[in-house]
Amino acid sequence: MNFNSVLRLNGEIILPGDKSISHRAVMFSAISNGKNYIKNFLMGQDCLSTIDCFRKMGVNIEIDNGNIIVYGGGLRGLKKPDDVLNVGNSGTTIRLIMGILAGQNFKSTLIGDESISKRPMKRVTDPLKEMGAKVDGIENGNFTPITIEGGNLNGINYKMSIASAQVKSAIILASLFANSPSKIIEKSKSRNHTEIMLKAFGADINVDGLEIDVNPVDCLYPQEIHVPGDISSAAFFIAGASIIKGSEVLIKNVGLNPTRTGILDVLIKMGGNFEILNKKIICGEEIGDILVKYSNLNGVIIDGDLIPRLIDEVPIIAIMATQAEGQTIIKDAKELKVKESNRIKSVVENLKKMGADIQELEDGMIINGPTKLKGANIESFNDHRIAMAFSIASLIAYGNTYIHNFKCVDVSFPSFCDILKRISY
Ligand SMILES: O=C(O)C1=C[C@@H](OP(=O)(O)O)[C@@H](O)[C@H](O)C1
Ligand SMILES: C=C(OP(=O)(O)O)C(=O)O
Repeated sequence: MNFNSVLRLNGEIILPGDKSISHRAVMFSAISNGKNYIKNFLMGQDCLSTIDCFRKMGVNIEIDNGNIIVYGGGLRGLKKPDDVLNVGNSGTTIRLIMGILAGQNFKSTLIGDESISKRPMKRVTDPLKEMGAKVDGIENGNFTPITIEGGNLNGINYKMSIASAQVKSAIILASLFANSPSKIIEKSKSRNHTEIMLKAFGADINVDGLEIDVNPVDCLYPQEIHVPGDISSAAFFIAGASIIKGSEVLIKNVGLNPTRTGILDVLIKMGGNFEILNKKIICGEEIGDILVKYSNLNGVIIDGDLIPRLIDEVPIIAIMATQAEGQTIIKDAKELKVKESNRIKSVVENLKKMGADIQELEDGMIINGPTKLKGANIESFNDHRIAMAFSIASLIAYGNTYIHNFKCVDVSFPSFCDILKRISY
């Protein structure tokens, strides 16, 4: 798809539902005892993959105009699927579903697309094996196809070696089915939607700093869930408005859970111009409107505990950094190498093509700014975040930018282009 520079971004937008929360809403509803309503569900490919997997296990799910009804059959009410479960491009689906499958009395097989087949799963399959699940897969359960047979699980005392909400969530889910309590100790605080939502479903979970205690339960109670707008999708417009002169964008009803707002902390440090309006709490999650305006940015250091709070936003933050005065250093972000693409390489290669001053690090990148970007032939690497980040870069570049396989944005944000067009002048 072709992109060209714009004069400014201006207007008010409402974003589709948060991807992490949408996945969890379907999964927890599917193992609850009764009828669940999910409002503002994200109709992206990834979340539709989650729906498809649960339908294959006999769960009745009705889709009606962005709202979903899930008829849960109880913790152990899933049926052995006739076919393999295909998670498509979704890391969240495969990793979280393994936690649930570890508690079921049947054998099932998980596959995904080419990108999923390269993403490491041992981080989840190892602790699940320790709890008693039988897992098979390429390289000792590290890569798909993965076969999992659940059953009698023991509780686990698990100290995590990486900051990952997907790993944490899979262990929490398996712990619901265990015959003794579990304790999980995080390395660094990652997104906590699982803890918040499962508590609302009636799970016995206690969080104390980095420690999470989970007691097994007999059932989860059905819920009505309102999914907030996705801050990871908002990030593209936050960045766009911050770097395109004369811009002003109001983004309504965005999820502002503090485990997800690292990009806002970065923007404050960069000297960005934004304010949060209409703050409230819905279904245990903070939400609000974000009003962003153009401003002169400066370079910053982004590392340590901040990284898990903005992990999916690094590509778009790198684009902002090319327009900031001085040096931006992003480090401690090795996890970026095992996302939909190697996001360190994808960002560095593409930004070099656009003329940015950028250096690749083993665990991040260094960017010197500001530079005037030039249009280029961009490879999305079939990675939605790379495609969207570079479409924003193209809005400030001179000349035409072509982004290969832009369609991949459908996994998290199918209406991205429509919204972008509507606020572009
Ligand atoms: O739990 C989640 O919903 C997610 C956790 C993160 O992955 P990790 O847990 O691998 O860091 C993030 O990158 C992904 O987009 C969604
Ligand atoms: C990494 C991502 O998703 P997942 O791990 O679910 O594929 C993402 O959305 O940026």
